[in-house]
Formats: sequence, structure tokens, C-alpha cells
Amino acid sequence: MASSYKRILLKVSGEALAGDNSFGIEPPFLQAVAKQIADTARSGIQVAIVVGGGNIFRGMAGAADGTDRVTADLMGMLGTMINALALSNAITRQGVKSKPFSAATMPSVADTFTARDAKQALEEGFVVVLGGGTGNPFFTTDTAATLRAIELECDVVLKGTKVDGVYSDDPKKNPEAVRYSQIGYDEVITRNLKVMDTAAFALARDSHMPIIVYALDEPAGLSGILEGKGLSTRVGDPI
Ligand SMILES: Nc1ncnc2c1ncn2[C@@H]1O[C@H](COP(=O)(O)OP(=O)(O)O)[C@@H](O)[C@H]1O
Ligand SMILES: O=c1ccn([C@@H]2O[C@H](COP(=O)(O)OP(=O)(O)O)[C@@H](O)[C@H]2O)c(=O)[nH]1
Repeated sequence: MASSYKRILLKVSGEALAGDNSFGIEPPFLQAVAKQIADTARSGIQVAIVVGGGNIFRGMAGAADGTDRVTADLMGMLGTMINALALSNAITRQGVKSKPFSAATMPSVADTFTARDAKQALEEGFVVVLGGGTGNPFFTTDTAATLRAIELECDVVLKGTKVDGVYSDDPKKNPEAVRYSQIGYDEVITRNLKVMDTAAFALARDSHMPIIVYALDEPAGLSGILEGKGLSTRVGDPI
């Protein structure tokens, strides 16, 4: 079955690039993620990526150590930019055109994100890799993913992570937790299911933007998930 999606936004967490380590970028994991993205792009789907930075620096952790939160979040956003450059380059090495954009102005590093320029790049066949989150402190790259998906008129947000969907409780802590195959926005928010933050789910709800949560090591891969194969959870309007 072919995918019905024309343009998708994939959120890749920073930790996915660190593999078994908690810090930095592990080349085999970077290449594996880049290959999944390149395969999907080659199938004709336009792909925008928002990349996290948890493998480099989290603002909350910096603030807990005494750095002021705004400075710590700027450091976190710079971390996401390092990942964006690495991932965009890895996608190019897979033989697919890719262009990084930055939410913050840093002209010698990457073009500054505008929806207009990013959409044009998508239409020209580039995979766009968006670093710098929303460009504002106190936000996360999950919220950035939802925001950019809405701005770029994507059909869906894919959240590639370490678990294969949204569970009734954190599956890493509670082995009794059960996975939903689909769930409504209000239910994830009221049950406080933490696979993405509330701001991201609320933004998605208000724009009716569906979110698919799946494991980055899912054997069906991103292309399979987009064709409805493998394990995942779809968060959307209740049916
Ligand atoms: N109800 C839940 N369903 C699924 N995962 C959950 C839930 N509650 C907490 N989690 C945790 O959320 C994590 C996925 O979010 P992600 O943003 O990729 O990780 P992190 O925020 O640690 O970088 C999973 O590793 C999982 O342990
Ligand atoms: O819009 C944003 C997105 C990210 N960040 C900072 O960047 C860090 C890394 O992003 P995130 O924690 O979302 O990365 P992930 O968990 O996806 O690897 C965060 O902790 C924040 O400090 C921010 O300030 N504003």
C-alpha cells in the first residue's frame, strides 16, 4: 500500500542520534536515521525534520545547575543546531538533497528559517532540517515540531522515539502499561501521558494536526509506518 502523505514533519530526538550513549552523536545511529529519511524522501514524500538536542544540552538541566534559564535554553537551542548540521549532512551523504535552517539568525551557519523559504526548498526536493527549536526559551523541540508542521502545511507529525507509541503510563517505568493504537488529543492531555509535552499536544489539537508516535528502531522503518505497517500510536481528533 502506498503512503497517502504528500508532506510530513519528522521529529527526531537528540538522544536518537546518541545511540547507546547519553551524550554526543554516534555515527552509525546518525547514518541509520539518515537512511530512513532518505528512503522516505526517495519515495516522493516531502520531508521536513525538527531535531532535538537532549544528547548535547537540556536547558532544564543547566538551570538546575545554576545557569539562568534563558541562557541555558539558548545553549540547548545551539545544541539542536549542531544536530541539524550533522543530520542534514548525513542525509546528503545518502544521496538525497538536504538543507539545514536555523530558527536563530546565524548566516554563516545556515539559512534563517522562514516558512516561505522552507516550503520552497521542500518543493524543490530538499529534505529540510530545522534546528534551533522555536527560537524561544521555555519551549521544546516537540512544540517546535508541531508548530513547524502547521506552518509548513504538513499532513502529519511523526515523532520517532525510543518507545513504540503512547502508553497508559511510562512503559520504561511501568511494565503493566498498555499501548494505545489511537487516542484523542484531550485524552493524552488530561491523562498527562508524557511522550510529548502538553504545549505540543494542545497546538496540534487546535490545528487538527495528527501525530504518529513510533520507535525509530521499528523494523518497518519510517516508510513502513507511513504505509500503516508496524507499531505506532496515532494521536488525533477522536473518532
Ligand atoms: N505514557 C507514555 N507513553 C509513552 N512514553 C512515555 C509515556 N510517559 C513517558 N514516556 C517516556 O517518553 C519518552 C519519549 O519521549 P522523548 O521526547 O523521545 O524522550 P526524552 O524527552 O527523554 O528525550 C520515552 O522514552 C518514554 O520513556
Ligand atoms: O523551542 C525550543 C526548543 C528547544 N529549546 C532548548 O533546547 C533543548 C533541547 O531540546 P529538547 O529538550 O526538546 O530536545 P530532545 O528532548 O528532543 O532531544 C531544550 O532542553 C531547551 O533548553 C528551547 O529553548 N526552545
